[in-house]
Amino acid sequence: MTPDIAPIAWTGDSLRLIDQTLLPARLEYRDVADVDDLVDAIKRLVVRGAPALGVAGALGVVVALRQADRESWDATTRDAAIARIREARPTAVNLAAGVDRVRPLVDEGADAVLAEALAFLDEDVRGNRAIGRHGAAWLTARTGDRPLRLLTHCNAGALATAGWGTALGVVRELHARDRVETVYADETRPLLQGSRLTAWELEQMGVPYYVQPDGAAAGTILGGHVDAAIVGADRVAANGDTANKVGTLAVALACAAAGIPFLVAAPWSTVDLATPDGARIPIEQRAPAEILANGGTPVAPPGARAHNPAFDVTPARLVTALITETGVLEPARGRTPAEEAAEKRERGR
Ligand SMILES: CSC[C@@H](O)[C@@H](O)C(=O)COP(=O)(O)O
Repeated sequence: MTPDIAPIAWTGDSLRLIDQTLLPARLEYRDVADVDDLVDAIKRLVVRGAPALGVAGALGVVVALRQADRESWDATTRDAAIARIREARPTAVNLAAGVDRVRPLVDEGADAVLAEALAFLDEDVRGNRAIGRHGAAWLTARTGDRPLRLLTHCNAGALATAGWGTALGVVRELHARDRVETVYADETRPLLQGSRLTAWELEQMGVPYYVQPDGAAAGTILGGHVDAAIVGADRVAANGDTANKVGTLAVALACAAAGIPFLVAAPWSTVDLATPDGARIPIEQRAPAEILANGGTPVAPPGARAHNPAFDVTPARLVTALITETGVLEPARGRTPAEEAAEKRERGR
């Protein structure tokens, strides 16, 4: 299946990424054929968003195997390179899961790994489309036919996945059904994934939107301007606690106070059944310069210390619905991913 915005592709020789650091000013692609380059691209958010990181991890193993061939690496050097890709960012479980999915094929060679990585990419796009349909149906069943006012935080669109998007995939599906009045896109400090990327995608889709400062979200929600918030996730723990871009927790708290749904849209590749709860999710701390300076100009006194977590954890009790490619769970009502997965195993038996 060919996605319309393809943030990640394989050219035949290298990994081709949309350079998300340049958007919205420029849509440029960057070809990555070397592990150092890939790790740098992941750390600098050239490629970002949990599902996109998963596919980049899987295709990154192909990059490592080809470089190992070119540079005659031994197995130890090759495995260390693969581990560096896997650990380039800690919070989105998809990155490690993408690497782990193809790792058993490493000894069969780069072509076998490539075939599996491309299957993973295709599954992600299909899964996102299913998430869009499930999310739209869930919301429609609760809100009737009127066009909705939605709020989102960070970017969980096509750019953050292999294509189509998770939270924005639901928005796309609703828009196709004429069911979106407007989207409030939180700008998402400090790296502005909301204003730079989500607004760019909404513009491409023709969805009416406002960019608002993160600090406006609670007032917009409690002021009665929003029917539901919908966000993506970097990791969903077994009990339904959900890590997503810092500021998501405040949105969820405001939704609870206003009595409106707070939805998380994420594929099962983002669910980490090995992590029992949110307290065990590793939260990435990023460089102080991201918040102490703006475009290189200091915005805090010299010597200011920075607390710059890239993510926060929303407790399951605040997650009204978790929209996955196989259906909708309601963690706030006690339905956890662990229970759902156990039942699926039981049914498959
Ligand atoms: C479908 S993407 C879901 C999340 O990965 C997204 O909301 C997010 O928090 C991304 O953070 P980022 O630091 O831009 O990688």
